[in-house]
Amino acid sequence: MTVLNKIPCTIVTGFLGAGKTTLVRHAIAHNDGRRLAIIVNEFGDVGFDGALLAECGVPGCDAGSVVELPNGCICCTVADDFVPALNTLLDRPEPPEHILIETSGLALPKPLVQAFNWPAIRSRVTVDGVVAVVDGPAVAAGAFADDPAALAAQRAADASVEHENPLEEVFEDQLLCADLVVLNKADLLEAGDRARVRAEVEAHLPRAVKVVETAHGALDPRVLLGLGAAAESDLASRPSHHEIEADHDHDDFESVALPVPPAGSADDLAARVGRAAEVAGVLRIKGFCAVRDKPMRLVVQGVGRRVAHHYDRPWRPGEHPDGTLVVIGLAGFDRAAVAAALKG
Ligand SMILES: Nc1nc2c(ncn2[C@@H]2O[C@H](COP(=O)(O)OP(=O)(O)OP(=O)(O)O)[C@@H](O)[C@H]2O)c(=O)[nH]1
Repeated sequence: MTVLNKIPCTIVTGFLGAGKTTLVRHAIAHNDGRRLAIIVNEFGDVGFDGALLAECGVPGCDAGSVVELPNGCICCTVADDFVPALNTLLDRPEPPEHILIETSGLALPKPLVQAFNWPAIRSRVTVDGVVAVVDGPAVAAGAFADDPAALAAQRAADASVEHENPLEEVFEDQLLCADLVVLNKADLLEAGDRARVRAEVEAHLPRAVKVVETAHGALDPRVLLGLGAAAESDLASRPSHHEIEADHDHDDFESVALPVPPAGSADDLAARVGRAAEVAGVLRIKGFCAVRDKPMRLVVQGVGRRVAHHYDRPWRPGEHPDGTLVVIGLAGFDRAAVAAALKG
C-alpha cells in the first residue's frame, strides 16, 4: 500500500517531573476532535503515567488510545518496544491522526528521532516536532547547572570525566533536540527569576527555537501540534552528548518500586514522602497509595522536594487498596533510608 500522507508524531521530552504528562493530558482535553494516540514511556518498570492518562476521565484518553512502554528508556529500546508499538497503532483499522509520544524524564530524544528513519516506519510517520518541557523552578534553583569547581576536582581525580552533573547532560540533550520549549510551572516562578530562567534555557538552544511559558501545561494544542518540523530529516542541527556512543546507557540513574501499606492520613503519607525526598540523590517519587478508611486512591507526586497529592478515583471492586511508590534518583541513592522514611 502506498502511504501518501505520513502521520505526524510529537515527541514530548523533558526532565523528571517537568510536567510532560500534565501537558499531554491538557492537549488531549483541548484537542478539537482529532483522533489521537499516546505512547508513554517510563524509566522504572512500574507504569504510572500511562495509568494516570488512561484513567483521567478526559474523553479520548482511555486505555484504547494510551500505549504504555515501561521498563527502560524508549531511546534504548527503540527496536524492541517503540517501533512495534508504533506499527500496531498504524495498523489499526482507524489509525490515529496524530501520535503523542511522552518519553521518560531520562530519555535522550535524538535516538528516538533517528528511529523515524528506519525502513519499517519511515514512509508512514514523521516527527512533527520535539517538544521539551522545562521545570522552571528547578532551573531557577540551579538543578541543571554545571558546577565548574566540582568538575575540575572530579577531572583531577579521573581524566575521563566529561560531566560531573548527569542531570545537566540529560537536560541539555533534551533542549538540543527541541523544536519548541515549554517553560512550565510558571506559577511557581518568582517574577525576578523569569528572565534568568529563560536566558539559561536559551543559552542551551543550538538554533532559533520558540520558548513559551505555561502553568500546568496549559498550552493550546494548535501551538503544540502541527509544527511540521520533520525532525528526522534534520538530525544534523540537533547535536547530542551521546553522538559518538553507539550504545549509551542510563547508569547514572536508577529506580526502585517500594510497597507502601495504607497510611493513617494523606497528610501523614505526604510528610513521609517529603522526608524520603530529602534523601541525597532522590529526584522523583510517584505512585498510587491507600489511606485507611478512605475508599479513594491517592495519587502521590514528589518532584525534587515538592510533594503533592490528590484522590483520583475510588478503589475498584477486587482491587487491593495498597500502594507502590516509584523512586528515581542518582545511582547509589540510599534505598534503605528512603524505605525507612516511607515507613514512618
Ligand atoms: N505548580 C505546578 N505544578 C505542576 C505544573 N505542571 C505539573 N505540575 C505538577 O508536577 C508534578 C509532575 O507532573 P507530571 O506531569 O507528572 O510530570 P512528568 O514530566 O510527566 O513526570 P515524569 O514522567 O515522572 O518525568 C505533578 O504533581 C503535577 O501536578 C505547573 O505548571 N505548576
